[in-house]
Amino acid sequence: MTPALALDAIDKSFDGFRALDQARFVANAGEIHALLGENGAGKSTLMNVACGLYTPDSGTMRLFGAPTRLSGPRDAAAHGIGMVHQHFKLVRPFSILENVLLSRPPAAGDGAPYSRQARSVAQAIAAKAELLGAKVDPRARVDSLSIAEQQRVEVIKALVAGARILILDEPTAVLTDQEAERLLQTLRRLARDGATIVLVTHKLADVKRFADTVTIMRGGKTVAELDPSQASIEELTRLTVGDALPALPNEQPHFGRRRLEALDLTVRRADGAPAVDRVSFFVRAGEIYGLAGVSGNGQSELAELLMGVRTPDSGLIQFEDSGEAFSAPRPAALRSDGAAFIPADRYRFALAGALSVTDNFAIAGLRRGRYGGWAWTNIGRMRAETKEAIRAFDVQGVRSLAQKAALLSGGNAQKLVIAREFSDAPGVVVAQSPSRGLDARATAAVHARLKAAADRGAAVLLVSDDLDEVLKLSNRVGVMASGRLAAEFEQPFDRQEVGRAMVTHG
Ligand SMILES: Nc1ncnc2c1ncn2[C@@H]1O[C@H](COP(=O)(O)OP(=O)(O)OP(=O)(O)O)[C@@H](O)[C@H]1O
Repeated sequence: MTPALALDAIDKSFDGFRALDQARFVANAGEIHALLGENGAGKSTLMNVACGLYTPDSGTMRLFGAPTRLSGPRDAAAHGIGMVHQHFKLVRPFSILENVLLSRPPAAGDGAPYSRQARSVAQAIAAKAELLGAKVDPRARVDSLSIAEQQRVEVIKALVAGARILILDEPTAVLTDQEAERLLQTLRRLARDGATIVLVTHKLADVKRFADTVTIMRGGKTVAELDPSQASIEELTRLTVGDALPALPNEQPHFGRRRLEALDLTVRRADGAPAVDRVSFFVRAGEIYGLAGVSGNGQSELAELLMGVRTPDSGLIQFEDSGEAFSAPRPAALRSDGAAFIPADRYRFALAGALSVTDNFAIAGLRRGRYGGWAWTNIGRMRAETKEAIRAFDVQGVRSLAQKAALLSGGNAQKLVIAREFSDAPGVVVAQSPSRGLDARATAAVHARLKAAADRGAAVLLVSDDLDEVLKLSNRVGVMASGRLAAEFEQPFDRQEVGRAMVTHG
């Protein structure tokens, strides 16, 4: 069979750094093809070549047997290649319809009046949404949508543009079990209808269940291509990140005083409906409190309130160390009270992409005067501590400390945020989907850090779309549904029962 997509001997370097080294990737029509590899292995770079974002330095690309050189993403779309990136390419203040209209390759009927084009595209959106088992209002603004809903818009956008080869970069990382299951089943259906689905992922269970073939990359090279049904999860892990993952500390938890408390918090969406509806809970010293829920039920807004990037309409947030309750906490004030924040959207809230790795790491310490004051800054110390943190947290792909943070791979950018946030033994940690986009080794390391922080006496709030992560780490679990704290659970958790609370109260 002629492969739908064949990339061969692809090289790509950035400023002398070889991100792809003779990489190879071959996917057939009608299959789900997973692409695995540790953080920084080159997966996104290779797929960026496939979707026309990067021009390879050398190597060949064939589409359905025909040698192809793509001039850019529009050209890729015209060739039937669609990509859903980790970081969505949506214009946030625009509606879904406007985003789809903007991204469409030129089509017959483009000379028609705008209203007629808009109507036909709105119909196409509805049809593709139905295919994905969802209802979508084409006039909804993207910035009113949850991350999962935005991802759906990206998939719809690619399908409306006529994608026959659909590349998804870690699509299930932001979804709950049920949503992920539905997406993967849908992708399987699309594959059965003849599409080629490329799934870049760190979720080995998804690879085992849904992929027909898996390609594994390491250090810019393709190191294996196999049938995942012929390999165990352990073998796939070993091929991807090697042996011996960091273990979770096994200390018995000791709970102390309440260090973080939410009191009757409410925040409204633009349309006036409450996104967070009178939510109260507390987290004690030494405790990991997990917040689970189907995405779009207020967890993101709640996490943003606690991180001070959103202001509540009513209610208070109490950080025990400060002794005062904030009605509108400012991130800087919370930080000076020893809070650490790991937001889900690291590029929006946690990193300044245009600044260097050192600046991004040292900014928290700079504010606290750790590196001196305005008159004199101990740059040597900043650099030395950044270097040490990069080593300790295994942030890979840093060629120089002056390198821009935006150039790190997704997983390594997250490791840099975590290194910074844990650099000062925080008393309160608010972490939202902290292992999103991390490979198995880095995920195990982050879990160990969160547990160690709690063992040290920190109050840890873990907001996560990944129910397994919540159940594995938490001492107590709250379930958010329709903006309310619908249920709370104590250990030992019953996964089914928690899962039921997530859907029945919604
Ligand atoms: N535009 C760029 N400029 C400089 N370096 C880059 C650029 N894009 C990627 N890199 C580097 O290339 C390497 C591979 O990155 P890539 O994003 O492809 O990895 P990945 O396998 O997708 O990782 P992750 O699982 O963390 O998303 C990394 O070291 C990254 O820093």
